[in-house]
Amino acid sequence: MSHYKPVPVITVDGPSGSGKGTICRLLAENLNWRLLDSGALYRLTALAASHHGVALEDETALVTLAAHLDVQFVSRDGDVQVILEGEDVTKVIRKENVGNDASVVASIGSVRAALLERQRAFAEAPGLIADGRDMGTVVFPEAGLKIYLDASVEERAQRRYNQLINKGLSASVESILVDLQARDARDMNRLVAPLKPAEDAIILDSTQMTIEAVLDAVLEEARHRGLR
Ligand SMILES: Nc1ncnc2c1ncn2[C@@H]1O[C@H](COP(=O)(O)OP(=O)(O)OP(=O)(O)O)[C@@H](O)[C@H]1O
Ligand SMILES: Nc1ccn([C@H]2C[C@H](O)[C@@H](COP(=O)(O)O)O2)c(=O)n1
Repeated sequence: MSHYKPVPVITVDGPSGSGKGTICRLLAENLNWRLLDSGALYRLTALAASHHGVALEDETALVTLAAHLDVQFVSRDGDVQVILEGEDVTKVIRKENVGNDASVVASIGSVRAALLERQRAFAEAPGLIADGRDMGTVVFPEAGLKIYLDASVEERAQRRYNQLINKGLSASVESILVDLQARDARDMNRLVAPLKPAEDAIILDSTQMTIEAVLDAVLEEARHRGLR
């Protein structure tokens, strides 16, 4: 008799600024599971392209970079330090321009294919929280719980604005709104792995929900499904 027990996976997909990263970090901490920030892999590919002078139109070179990313994710005091080719890029990869470039890179199917196995390798005991755009539709279609975390674009722009201001960075809600709408359009309308809820996903509109309310809702559903 097989004693194989698949690693439990909870996927959280959704548009920029909906709160995926925040909720996924809290879920991973609460469940003591592993965390996959798949967006970071696209951001790192875009940053590596910039470091190596590779144009975002150069598909072949981008695929090579993605397939051979020299990256470490180091857990430190509850945070994750991101090391690219020996350099700490934890803050750099969160810049809006890197996010926009990542969205361009992410629209290339061969780049997505080059990152697929690396993402799936994160699924290790005791479990995985997977944050992204196609976690429930492409990377982990067998996940035990799929969440599609949404919020109005106005609310997401305000959240991103507050986030940047709290980091001491200058920002304008209007320009953030335009950027978010452009990234949403790219992510939702691309031919490969478009951003959309998986058919079996639970859609959470967090526009009027606190972080705690979203976290409680996901944990309750995970409990209901025997995932914890
Ligand atoms: N339900 C919520 N209510 C209010 N603020 C929230 C909520 N969820 C997240 N936030 C805040 O919104 C900001 C953006 O959240 P976060 O970075 O987790 O979004 P994201 O979906 O991961 O974005 P991206 O995909 O662009 O990385 C953060 O400052 C976070 O603290
Ligand atoms: N699974 C994923 C994760 C991310 N992307 C793209 C789309 C985003 O615009 C960009 C950065 O992601 P973020 O760090 O903001 O979550 O990367 C994707 O296509 N698929």
